[in-house]
Amino acid sequence: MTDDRIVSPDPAPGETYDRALRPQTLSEFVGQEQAKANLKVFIEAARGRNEALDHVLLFGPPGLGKTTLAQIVSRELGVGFRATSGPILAKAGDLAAILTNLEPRDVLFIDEIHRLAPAVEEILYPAMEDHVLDLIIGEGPSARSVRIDLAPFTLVGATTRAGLLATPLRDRFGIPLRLEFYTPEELVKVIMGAARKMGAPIAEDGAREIASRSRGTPRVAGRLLRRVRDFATAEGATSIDRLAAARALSRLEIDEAGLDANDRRFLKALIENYGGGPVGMDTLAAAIAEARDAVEDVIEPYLLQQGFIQRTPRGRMACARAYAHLGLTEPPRAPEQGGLFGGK
Ligand SMILES: Nc1ncnc2c1ncn2[C@@H]1O[C@H](COP(=O)(O)OP(=O)(O)OP(=O)(O)O)[C@@H](O)[C@H]1O
Ligand SMILES: [Mg+2]
Repeated sequence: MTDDRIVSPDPAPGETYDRALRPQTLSEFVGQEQAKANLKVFIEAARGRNEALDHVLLFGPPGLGKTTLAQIVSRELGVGFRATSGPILAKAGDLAAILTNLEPRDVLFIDEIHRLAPAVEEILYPAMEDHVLDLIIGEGPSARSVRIDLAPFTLVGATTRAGLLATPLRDRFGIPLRLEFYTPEELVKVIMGAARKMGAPIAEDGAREIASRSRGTPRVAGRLLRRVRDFATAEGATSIDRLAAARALSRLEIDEAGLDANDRRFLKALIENYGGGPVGMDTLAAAIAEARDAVEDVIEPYLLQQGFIQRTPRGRMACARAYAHLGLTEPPRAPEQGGLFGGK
């Protein structure tokens, strides 16, 4: 399953070190320069006016730091932090209970906000817009509606799928921020910082080796660092250098591009079963026996960003880099395909 992968950007159950390695301040948070620069301005303005910060929507692939950034926002604002998630909030009353307990200017973090139940989403709209709660009490003819005033608060929503948010919800976020994959240089900083916190001696070239195989994702980088350290300890190495890192990573079957067995399975299916595409995502996901959601959230974004595959109106297609990476020859494309979609 996708979640068991060592390069899965999703946290494994009980992966508590995530918390220990979390940067605490905006300046400690590596990368995402544009998002940070914007947040800094808005946070200072809100603080200066003693107002709640406008609602923030963080979106991007898993493991890039959405939860971390949400916590940093509350800390920089000097306000309380409450966290919940879309699937946990089953009934409108669940959200109402949280909202009525917020202190003025608190941050309420809702993870996986694209998975809110419609009834919950409905009470969120007036809460976000006018800081009021409209509740229906009772049923049938005796039902009546009550309106409760709420403290002004900041909603920080996180999602891997901004496209799945209803437009009225998306429109209520004054500060939408897209998180991007990290560059290898940024990941080196993340890894050096995490190694320092873990008390693991590491050489810069060791960090660089891990960074280049972390699929642009700090959570993956942190996890690989742990595993590499285990191998280095077992080998009796005093510090993690490039060779120790490379040896450990190849034993974990992560290749130089940071792809693991599942990524390669995906590319192979695309090329060998479907002639390189175009083929629909449902078909592809079924071919490798994975849930479509998992493939779209976890496998696809990095392959797209790295130019292994492309999305076309007719489905996913393998790019030249995918053939080269698997040591396969790219068949000549029919002119009509190459022409229409610029098939690289
Ligand atoms: N910019 C960063 N600098 C240093 N460490 C980071 C950074 N971003 C994330 N991390 C680390 O990566 C791990 C994952 O971050 P986080 O849990 O915030 O990701 P996320 O985007 O919320 O993921 P998900 O979508 O799965 O909820 C954490 O251990 C965190 O410490
Ligand atoms: Mg998270």
